[in-house]
Amino acid sequence: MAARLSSAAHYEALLAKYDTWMFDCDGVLWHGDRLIDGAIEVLDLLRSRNKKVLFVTNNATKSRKSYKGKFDTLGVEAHVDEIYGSAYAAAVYVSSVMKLPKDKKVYVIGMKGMEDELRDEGVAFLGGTDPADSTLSPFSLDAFTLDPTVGAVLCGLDTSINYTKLSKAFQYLTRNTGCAFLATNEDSTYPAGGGLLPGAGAISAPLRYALGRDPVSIGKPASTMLDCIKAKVNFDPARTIMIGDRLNTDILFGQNGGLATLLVLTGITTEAEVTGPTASSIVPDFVTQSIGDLRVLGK
Ligand SMILES: O=C(O)[C@H](O)[C@H](O)COP(=O)(O)O
Ligand SMILES: [Mg+2]
Repeated sequence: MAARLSSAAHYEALLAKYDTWMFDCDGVLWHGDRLIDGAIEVLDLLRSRNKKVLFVTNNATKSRKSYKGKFDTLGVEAHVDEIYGSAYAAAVYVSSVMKLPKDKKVYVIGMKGMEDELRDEGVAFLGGTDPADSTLSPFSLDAFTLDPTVGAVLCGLDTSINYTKLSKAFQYLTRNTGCAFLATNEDSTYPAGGGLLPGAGAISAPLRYALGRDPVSIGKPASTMLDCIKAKVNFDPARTIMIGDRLNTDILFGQNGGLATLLVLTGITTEAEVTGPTASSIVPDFVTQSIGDLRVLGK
């Protein structure tokens, strides 16, 4: 049963127990470019209490560096080495886990953030934001030339998805022997400013259906992201808490990594998924309405 937090004493006890605070972003800190009320004050308060703050997002549209730009624009203190996104985790996975040979390329369904992270990891790629792929013209197999050096297809949130990109990815995954099918993450939806939008999982779904095969998913809840963080940051999992809005990614990620978990209800998960007859089998350690609730500690 999750412990419901509501008082300053509850939050004070959390600060005493945990030194490292890992924050999901969409639905916890913001909706699109709209900050959650109180998020800045709480992050500042945690830093004033000498807590280690990390940002762990499945959103692959931005690189760590461009996320730093978003934090700066929103007035949130953040440092690049505190930011871990699924684009970064995917680039590290391709280069250091699957060790894609240097003469091989990745076909990307995704945005600039994914391309920037692959480039920073020295991974060759095609597709992505290439204007030749961003077309609504019918896809012609006769006009398509298969690149035999494509050894993996990496699919992430792509707000310019189209039939050409899906068709090219399908060709590589069915005609290039051993071509790996990778997804940055599989979130079905995400909370944007003003409502829900289809997430990365909805972008890779057509390929999953057409291929009859699931991708290797690299973002939360998989351990790859935590492995990337461990490679850069020294922290004690027993004194670390993961704060998230989605049960099957953020909370499961925390549980898989031996972290404590705090669910907030400002994003995807509803009260009905936490309590009552339709409650999920994924049960966080703690629940609070919003990360802004911790402002009481600064009073
Ligand atoms: O890919 C998506 O669906 C979204 O980018 C993802 O859900 C948002 O990531 P979060 O910061 O909530 O992990
Ligand atoms: Mg989220």
